[in-house]
Amino acid sequence: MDDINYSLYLVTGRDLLPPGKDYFQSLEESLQGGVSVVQIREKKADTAEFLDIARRSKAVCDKYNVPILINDRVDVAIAINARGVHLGQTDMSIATARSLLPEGAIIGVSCNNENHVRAAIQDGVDYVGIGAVWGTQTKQLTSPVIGVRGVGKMLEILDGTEVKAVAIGGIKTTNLLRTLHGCVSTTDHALDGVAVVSDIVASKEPRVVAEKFTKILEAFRAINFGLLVAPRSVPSKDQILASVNDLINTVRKTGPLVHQITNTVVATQSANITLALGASPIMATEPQEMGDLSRICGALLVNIGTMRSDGKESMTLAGYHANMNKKPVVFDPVGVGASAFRKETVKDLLNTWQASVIKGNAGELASIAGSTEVASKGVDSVGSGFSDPSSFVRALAKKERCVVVLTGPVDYISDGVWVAALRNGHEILRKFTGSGCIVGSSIATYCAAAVAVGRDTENTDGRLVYGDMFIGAIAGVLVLTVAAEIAAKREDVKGPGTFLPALIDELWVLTPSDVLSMARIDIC
Ligand SMILES: Nc1ncnc2c1ncn2[C@@H]1O[C@H](COP(=O)(O)OP(=O)(O)OP(=O)(O)O)[C@@H](O)[C@H]1O
Ligand SMILES: Cc1ncsc1CCO
Repeated sequence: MDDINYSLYLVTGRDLLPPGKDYFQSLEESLQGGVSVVQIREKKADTAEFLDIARRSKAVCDKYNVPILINDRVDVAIAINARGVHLGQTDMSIATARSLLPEGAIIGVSCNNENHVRAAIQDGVDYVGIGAVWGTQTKQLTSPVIGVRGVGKMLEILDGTEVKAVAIGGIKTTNLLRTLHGCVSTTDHALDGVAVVSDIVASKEPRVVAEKFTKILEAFRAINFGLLVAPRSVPSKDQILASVNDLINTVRKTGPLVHQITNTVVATQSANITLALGASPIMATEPQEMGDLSRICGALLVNIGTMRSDGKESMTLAGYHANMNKKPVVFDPVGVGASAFRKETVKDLLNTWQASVIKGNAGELASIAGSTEVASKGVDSVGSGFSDPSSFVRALAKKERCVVVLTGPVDYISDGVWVAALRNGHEILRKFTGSGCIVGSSIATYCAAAVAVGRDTENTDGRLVYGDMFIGAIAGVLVLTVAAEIAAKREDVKGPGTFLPALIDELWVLTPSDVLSMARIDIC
């Protein structure tokens, strides 16, 4: 019977201990902090030393009733009566290990790709160690980093089996919540635990670090473990509009600071749009100030429209701090399909931090989803869009574990369960540059307001962001497209040149009742 609690799986590493810290003392403290299973990993020790370390480690673990697994060496596991072994892809075969080990022994295997997981199931393993999730210095990487976003597909393969899963590779208290949130399949299969090495072993206070891990793991499980959003019954149009009304008033009342890292084409108009909504923009890009800004801003917008490789650090840091501070991250992957550089950058960014909202036109979102149904020309989408935009946007939201906004003649917004189709807007929005980018600024503004509303009402310890990002995104699109309709009808608007200032003015005077009375919204 596999009764192991895989939640906090410690992999030992004596060479990582801080100067002066005794290995057994460190192990005991980590157990006191909540480590629930220990793997003894000794890559350099000879057999006698390995046996001695393993035997004495087991005595410590026995005190806390925590099972011990041995890396690679089946003979050592048998000799010390360990609970089982952990094998790499190039170690002894599972079948041979099974034949040597006593009945009921646990066997786990490292998996770097989906085929490894399928083979592990066939071989009858008890658990898989999926990694590397993050880059790591503790192990010479023999295969590429999978990234948080690659784990879900591997977990889905485990559906319907008893095989448990832990993620491994660079997991720290600082990225744990992001790891747990991101490592869930579209079938809601979540991790059974996380394997940690250096963050605990290299610490002078392993008990304190292990306690932090334990607390975050418990908080994540206490909310909707594995689920993307808190379950809600079908949201009515009236409920949504009432919440949009609240967000518009909250922005006017609180004037949230919206940090925007955006492209050089639209920076000024984005800042002016943000001001017209009643919020404050700050368009900062220096990596050093990302932490400070994250603490004081209401939301972050990351738009890659004109990004250069030297801009990646600030985008990476800004999103990281936003996750740490539970602030919304609105991501606009402008022109992502246009070049390999953009594709790689977007992949890296989305593997580092969790976006709260991803907004794009059909071509951009097709590229992120790996779909060939819609093509792009530079920053523009080509053709008539997806044959079933609702299903597309719902599936992408589920996969990316965030709200997704698909812009176009009709805007589709999904939280992975529900889809709102918004039919406001005007064709003239296609006739000047950066209309999609200002939609991003507007969404970030109302997501900031959603934080202010959600903070008072939600238990958020296990979440990456406060507030209802679905409503924030709907408000952002609605306000902008309703104001665009009003501006486009003005007599002084002769074309795109006169439209943009008119739009800014109409946003400035727009009332919640204008939005509510003109909103054309369907929920499916
Ligand atoms: N034909 C249309 N009718 C009404 N509204 C439209 C139409 N096309 C686009 N819009 C509106 O324009 C806004 C921007 O959407 P669009 O898909 O054009 O963005 P985009 O391609 O990313 O723009 P850009 O690259 O210029 O920033 C959306 O809010 C959408 O509602
Ligand atoms: C035209 C253009 N090029 C890079 S960003 C941008 C603004 C619209 O997305």
